[in-house]
Amino acid sequence: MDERSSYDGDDPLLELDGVSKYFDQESGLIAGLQFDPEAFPPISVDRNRVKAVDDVSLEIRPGETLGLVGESGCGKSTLGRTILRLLEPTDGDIYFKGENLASLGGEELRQTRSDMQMIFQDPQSSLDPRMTVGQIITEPMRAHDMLDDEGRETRAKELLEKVGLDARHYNRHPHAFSGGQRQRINFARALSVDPDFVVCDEPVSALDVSVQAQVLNTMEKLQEEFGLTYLFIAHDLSVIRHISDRVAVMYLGHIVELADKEDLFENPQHPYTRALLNSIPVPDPRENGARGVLEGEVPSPADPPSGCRFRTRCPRLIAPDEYDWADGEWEETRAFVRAVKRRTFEPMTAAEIKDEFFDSTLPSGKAGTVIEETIDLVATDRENSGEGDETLRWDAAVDLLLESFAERSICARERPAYDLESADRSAERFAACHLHR
Ligand SMILES: Nc1ncnc2c1ncn2[C@@H]1O[C@H](COP(=O)(O)OP(=O)(O)OP(=O)(O)O)[C@@H](O)[C@H]1O
Repeated sequence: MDERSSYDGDDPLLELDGVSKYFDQESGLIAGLQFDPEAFPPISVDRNRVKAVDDVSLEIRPGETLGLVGESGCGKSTLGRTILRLLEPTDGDIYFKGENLASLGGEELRQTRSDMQMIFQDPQSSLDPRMTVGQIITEPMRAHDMLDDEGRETRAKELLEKVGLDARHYNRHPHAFSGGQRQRINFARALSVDPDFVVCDEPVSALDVSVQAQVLNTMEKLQEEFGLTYLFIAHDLSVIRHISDRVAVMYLGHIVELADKEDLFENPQHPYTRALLNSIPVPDPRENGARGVLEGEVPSPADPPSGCRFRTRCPRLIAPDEYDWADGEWEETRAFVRAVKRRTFEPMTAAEIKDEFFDSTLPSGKAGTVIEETIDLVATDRENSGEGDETLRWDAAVDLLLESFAERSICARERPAYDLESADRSAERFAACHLHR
């Protein structure tokens, strides 16, 4: 049976079990054509599957706000939409009040749809300018056959007051309102059908900072009054910190850390979470907020790294076991690999490179041999230094370093998932990082 035990208010309101959402994308015409003489037909179009959400399991408890944070494109909105079944999951199960959503049909599905609502980022485009505020708020009630005309109007006016507007606004059009007020109208509309669960997708990011806190405070008040549970999606950590009880951190389709808010902000356990926290406040938007902590581009979700998704940017990549490392040698090697990969140093002789990265003494054994070979590819005083294309030599150096070190780390070989102890022992904590193995 798909149905779990009948819902008890102490159980999780929502459970995700291995939920994935992949998007099929046809790649460029010629490049995407695959030839395989064994297959029929022998020519096929290669479909890139964008793994926007990949094997996510988590619980959302009744009455809580679970913050979902991560850089743009990491899959937050896709996860929110998949939970509400605005998108069909590629894999996995979603249980709402103990019921598998996939097993619901007809009337049950209709009822559940009204129990789960969504607020979007842009309060401008989500409100039809031709409709009055009253029509906007009563429309979902009408769609769900709630109340009669008079009852709907009364409820809509009450809701306007609850969200911090005025019942007299009922006959106005949305253009007469500010961004913050429009988001309040959206709230009134979402609450009109008496939901238990609301996915809030960047609800305040389009608003002035001065208005954000007011709208967040109203959302908290409404949560209390209506017993709401929120999944609150945002990239802004100060907003997440304001509103969340627990926080899930997402990176390239995976949840990499989940903890109580205080635990997460005071004592982050995943290098990605640390990097995100170190990147606030953003001093200069042109620096991308990274301050050298979050180096490099996010890899493509169509071809994500094996093992830990963050490993290609991780400053704490774990030493591969197969080499013998003396104290400090792996740290030096890791810094050297990063510098070659990003080509961050000026042209130097082999001796200068050794001095700069290894204090003139390379690690002993196999690791030292690989590093020696790499240095010979990129140093200015290599034998036959005039020979060979420079770019190809650097590429060869990067390949050699990655295949000898990074790809052999446990971080590349196994997907990490560890339950940790929380400061408050009754709480659960999760970190997808092999540093906790
Ligand atoms: N309909 C779609 N078709 C193909 N790819 C998609 C689709 N929707 C999202 N994606 C891709 O899935 C990945 C996750 O996108 P998503 O919008 O969920 O991320 P996000 O974390 O919410 O980012 P943002 O805050 O920028 O919206 C991205 O690589 C995106 O390009």
